[in-house]
Amino acid sequence: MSARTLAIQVLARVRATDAYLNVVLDTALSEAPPRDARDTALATELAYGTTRRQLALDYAITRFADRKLDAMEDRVLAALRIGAYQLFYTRVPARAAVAETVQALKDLGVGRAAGFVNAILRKLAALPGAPLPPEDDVAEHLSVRESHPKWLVERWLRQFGRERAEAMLVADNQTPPVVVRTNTAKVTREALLAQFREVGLEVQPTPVSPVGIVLPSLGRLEDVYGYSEGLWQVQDEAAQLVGVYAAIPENARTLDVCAAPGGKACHQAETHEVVAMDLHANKLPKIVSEAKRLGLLSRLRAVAHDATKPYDEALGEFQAVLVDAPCSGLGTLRRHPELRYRRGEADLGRLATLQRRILENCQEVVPPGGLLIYAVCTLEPQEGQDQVDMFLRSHPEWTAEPPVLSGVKLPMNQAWLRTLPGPEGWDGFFAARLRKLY
Ligand SMILES: C[S@@+](CC[C@H](N)C(=O)[O-])C[C@H]1O[C@@H](n2cnc3c(N)ncnc32)[C@H](O)[C@@H]1O
Repeated sequence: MSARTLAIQVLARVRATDAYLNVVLDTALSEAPPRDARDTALATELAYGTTRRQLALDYAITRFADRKLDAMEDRVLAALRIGAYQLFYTRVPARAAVAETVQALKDLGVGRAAGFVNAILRKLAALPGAPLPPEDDVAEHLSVRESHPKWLVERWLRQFGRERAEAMLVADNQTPPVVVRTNTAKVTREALLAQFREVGLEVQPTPVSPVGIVLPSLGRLEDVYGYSEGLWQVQDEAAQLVGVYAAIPENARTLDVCAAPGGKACHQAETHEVVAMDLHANKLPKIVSEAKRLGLLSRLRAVAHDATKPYDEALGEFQAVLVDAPCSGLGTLRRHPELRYRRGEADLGRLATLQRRILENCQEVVPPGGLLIYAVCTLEPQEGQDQVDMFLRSHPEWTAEPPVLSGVKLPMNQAWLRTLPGPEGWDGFFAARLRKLY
């Protein structure tokens, strides 16, 4: 199967099923792996790039299409977007971009739309670049130029000012680096860096996380040095910082109540006994297989549980609870580009209510003197800082207690850990470390 055929199928399936792009793409690549690694790379670039630029592409396509995009068949719209993406955002020669995209549509048995797609792509190819709305409406202009919904652009402009908001929008359209966390239960970061370099990989230590390593872009991660031996786990630097900021004391039994797919639970299990829970039982095998690969299974147990419901006392006492709450994910848009088109402002309120219920329920589990770490991968105050402020106002027995760490300078906003997408190159996270006083 050609890269374009595969990318069209993936985007059509994502649109039809509302599934995650990374999941659909990984499944498609493993079910029908292209013979040439370059096709895998091109299909990946087309699927991610087209999704990242979708709003700008639709703005251009709408100019020439005689029917509404919503009414188009999934594969036809996917082909139009993929074709337009190549024309505006890649170095693929225009003639090849048009001809090969139309051919891919024919190969998929949708030849009847070939003339329509060909005509629009040829008109787009004649433009000097992707069309944009005028700059006098800043939010509208940035919304199309950086392909984020206008409500989100307006929110970020209000919250962060133009310079930072623009940097965040631009960062969301970059391909993120592959970052891994050293499994310190097996190896130090220095030793792992040296081992990577010995096998010829150009790796760099992450600037802030003391356990992170940036890998060069590679093929299948399973084939990379140290994967089978469990020497590292894929985890963005900002997500690693949540574990560092948590600074859970040695020997504290830890409960991770929203644990799947298990990044933070495994991080803690390097040094603590962890019970890793998730609402969805079907997500537990992934946590367990990662813990097994990393050699951490003796310290980690996975259990299905709804974090809004009381906990079984038979689980024993926990001195620390990690609440990596379900959230809008708006800090991870470069990794999950489709989320920006699915989320609406109303979701923030709905998610904030769920997060509040989870927090209320989980604080009960913590004994006096214990810790609760609340984290979300979003920049929205409603889900982060406001949530925690409200919690502390209604719970005088809890207080904020940022960690005292030597040798690590965490990105903090008052007592809270906060990372923003931008030139620093990390995902957006908010985390609060709270201590129960009595
Ligand atoms: C942000 S993700 C957690 C990421 C994970 N901590 C990690 O580092 O890999 C949030 C998780 O919460 C789970 N979840 C959603 N609602 C839940 C609930 N009511 N109770 C427990 N888990 C829930 C989701 O299935 C999802 O896996």
